[in-house]
Amino acid sequence: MEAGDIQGEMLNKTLVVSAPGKVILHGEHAVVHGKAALAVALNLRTFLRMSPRDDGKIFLQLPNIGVKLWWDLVQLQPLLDAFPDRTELKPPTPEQLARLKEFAGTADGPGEIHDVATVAFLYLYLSIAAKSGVLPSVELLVWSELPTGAGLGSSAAYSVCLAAALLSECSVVGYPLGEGQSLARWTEEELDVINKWAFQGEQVIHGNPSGVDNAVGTWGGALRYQSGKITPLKRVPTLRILLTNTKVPRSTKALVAGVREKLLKFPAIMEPVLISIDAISRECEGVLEAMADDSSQGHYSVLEELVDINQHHLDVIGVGHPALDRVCQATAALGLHSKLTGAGGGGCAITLLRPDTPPSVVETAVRDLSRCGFACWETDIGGPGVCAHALPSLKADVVKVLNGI
Ligand SMILES: Nc1ncnc2c1ncn2[C@@H]1O[C@H](COP(=O)(O)OP(=O)(O)OP(=O)(O)O)[C@@H](O)[C@H]1O
Ligand SMILES: C[C@@](O)(CCO)CC(=O)[O-]
Ligand SMILES: [Mg+2]
Repeated sequence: MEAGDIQGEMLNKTLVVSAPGKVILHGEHAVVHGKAALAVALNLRTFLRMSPRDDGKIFLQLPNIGVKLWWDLVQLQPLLDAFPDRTELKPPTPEQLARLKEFAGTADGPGEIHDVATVAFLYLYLSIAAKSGVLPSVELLVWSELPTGAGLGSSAAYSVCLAAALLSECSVVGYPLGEGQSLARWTEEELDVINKWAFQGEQVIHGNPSGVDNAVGTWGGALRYQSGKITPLKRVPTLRILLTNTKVPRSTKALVAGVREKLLKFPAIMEPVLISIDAISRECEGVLEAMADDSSQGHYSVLEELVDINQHHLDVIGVGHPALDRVCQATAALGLHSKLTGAGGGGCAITLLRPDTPPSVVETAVRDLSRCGFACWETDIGGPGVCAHALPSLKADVVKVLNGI
């Protein structure tokens, strides 16, 4: 395909999309090895604005990580050789990734975070171009309320936004926002397509993702995820969760690889731990369902015990961190129960609150954790998945960033 040789149809208007981050209640890491995980969408989102250009250039701005890049379409066009249009989506090959990394010139750039985000964008842009026959000249800005690389699914929210916008621009899926609407969602079939492409972005960023994070980013709400099967949890009670960001940097890719190594080294020791984590997810799902009909306090004691047991398991598989231990200790001193969430190794922890946990206890927990240098806040969960927006309908601070101000 030549840069000017447009075969498919372009949408050719400004698109604004958003996708939520997530909290994994139970099942992180085990889910990579075919076990079940329970995850819920967060009220913190990633936003993307994409506008057409008429100068044959592509601009990419990622203000959270300080990326500002542009390319000419004629520079990108030769890379399409590495992206044959396949009807079936296949994982990125090492050759494709090496070629994109070399092209992006990120080898001597400012580091892994920038490299990975740029290569994930180029990978999705080029594979969707190869599929649709459209190589659009556009400018994109992606900005997130989520901390980057902290266990709250920032990579998946980034991939879901890119997939939804690029697939819409190249008319692989429709763009759902009609005239006069402030918010719209894609059809179930289109969400399925967006989710599959977002998984490709996650494969570039994570190496070997399970797909749970992009599933939550796409579908929102609360779900059980196992081996690609997504089951919405329809009767989840309103859970109160305190989130703590230890601010210890870590990489999901490295942590997932570390667990795999341990599993290969000690299969007879590690496999039972993963089986136990799977049982915790199932037990938790049963308790959450029972709570929909009966809100007695006894259910909370079980949920708290499950949190404690899983935190120990996650330590055993090697994804704990002294900062996460401090969160568990500081909250335990107040009678609260915490575990890491996401890939661990630093990043975020969740603390389960009861409906009647007094505000004074929450305030003390926030104060104690802040004194450790952590960021800590009570959060809402279960928000919507990927959405299309009219820009003026978004919060003023988001509009400002998306307008590049
Ligand atoms: N807003 C963003 N802008 C640009 N790149 C982003 C953004 N959010 C995430 N990324 C990319 O995703 C990478 C972080 O992904 P990683 O999977 O390690 O963390 P996470 O997704 O936040 O946590 P987890 O996978 O445990 O939920 C960053 O290094 C960056 O390349
Ligand atoms: C650690 C992990 O289980 C969750 C990261 O949010 C990785 C994955 O499922 O892809
Ligand atoms: Mg991630």
